[in-house]
Amino acid sequence: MDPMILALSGSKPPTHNHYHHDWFGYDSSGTRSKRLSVNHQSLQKPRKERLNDLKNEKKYAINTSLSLEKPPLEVICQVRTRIPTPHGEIFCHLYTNNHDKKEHLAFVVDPEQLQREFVSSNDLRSKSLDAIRSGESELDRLTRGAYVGKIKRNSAEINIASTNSLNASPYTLRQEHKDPLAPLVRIHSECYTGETIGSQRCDCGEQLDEALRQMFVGTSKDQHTKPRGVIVYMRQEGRGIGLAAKLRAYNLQDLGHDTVTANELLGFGADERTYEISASILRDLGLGIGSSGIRLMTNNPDKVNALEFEGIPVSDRVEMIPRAWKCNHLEELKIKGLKQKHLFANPRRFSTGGEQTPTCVNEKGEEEDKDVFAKTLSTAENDSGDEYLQHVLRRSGAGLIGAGATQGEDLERYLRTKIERMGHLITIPKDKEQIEEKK
Ligand SMILES: Nc1nc2c(ncn2[C@@H]2O[C@H](COP(=O)(O)OP(=O)(O)OP(=O)(O)O)[C@@H](O)[C@H]2O)c(=O)[nH]1
Repeated sequence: MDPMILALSGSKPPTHNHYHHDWFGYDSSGTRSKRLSVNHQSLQKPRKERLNDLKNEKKYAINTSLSLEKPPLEVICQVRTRIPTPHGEIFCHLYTNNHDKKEHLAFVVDPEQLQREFVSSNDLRSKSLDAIRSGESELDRLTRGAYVGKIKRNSAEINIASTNSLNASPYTLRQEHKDPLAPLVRIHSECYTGETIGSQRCDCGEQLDEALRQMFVGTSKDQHTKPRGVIVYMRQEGRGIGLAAKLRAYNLQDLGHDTVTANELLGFGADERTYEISASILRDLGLGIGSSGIRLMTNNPDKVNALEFEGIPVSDRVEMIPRAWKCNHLEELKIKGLKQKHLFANPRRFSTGGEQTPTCVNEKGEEEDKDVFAKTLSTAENDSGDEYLQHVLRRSGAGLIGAGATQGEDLERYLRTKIERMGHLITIPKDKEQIEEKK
């Protein structure tokens, strides 16, 4: 017999190696007793119950449509902060809610707010953020972003000095004429692969960037009077099935199934998302009934219907055309070095400081004149080819925001399926109609 084991079995109290198991046990009143007699009592629930809990938790998180069992939905903006992006400054809002355990976000484009000392009735502001919370100081309000204008370096000192001077209405509200143009809104679902490493299996990263860009510069259809819009960023990875399942679906797609069938083979619907949380966030930002409505940036008819069902007035739909589809003449241009994937550059914008997204559409989203584009591009190449390429590749902003167009065979297939099987409302360009299927 191993002397070590002998020593252990004789020791008092005996060693135990079960994490979370209590050695001393409990008496009948439930108090922890230091009895020497051994009474193992696990503080964990039995494994079967724990697994059940896990399963229910997962179901709860994925299937938000089980709203019958849930309390009335409540969303609260916990914090708002200013974020400079390659397109301009935005406010990032973090929301919690009582239906799922996720922190959904809203990116608000309304830079006019940053310059003002008062709140305008047109401002895209969160009601739940601005509401006064009991016992909070002005520093608390500043820290969670419930301030007006832009915080300057000494704002904190000024506001600490007047701590507790809050009354029921901390801001001056100025009623102004309603903006004639409803704000642009995009309901965007998280896509870890598309937004971190620029996956070319989908158009998600590009869509996020394009939505932000158009909120600043306007769409091809509407003239913006000022940058304005909201991106509700929903943590509904993989159209609501989660990252692991989406990655499995990708493998099924490599076996030849399309995005819809792959979901179905895994036991999910083509799209598991619901929109009541997005709608509540929009209402919180003042875009519900009684507002001038929203212009929804999407090709997906389900999103329009779902938001209207939730009482958000959708006055218009703005289509999201993949950048590569706007730039198909680049193929003909055969430009040395620039014919790489996701390199569709607009030298005009590049030459104005590289602050805008490089595409071959102009600031209003219209396609550039082919010859003008070719000429400017060749001039740029002749002048400083390498430098030019470097600028296009290394833009301000480290992520995909501010990057170029995404393209590739997988993406073409994905977009095609969305149009043909999910009813998405864009037209496949003529030269893209034949997608060569790999044997
Ligand atoms: N299950 C699954 N999800 C995918 C796949 N490709 C992308 N996604 C997810 O789809 C979501 C992106 O959809 P969205 O861009 O919000 O919306 P959409 O329904 O495509 O419609 P648009 O508003 O027109 O873009 C993200 O959560 C991605 O992770 C795929 O092949 N399978």
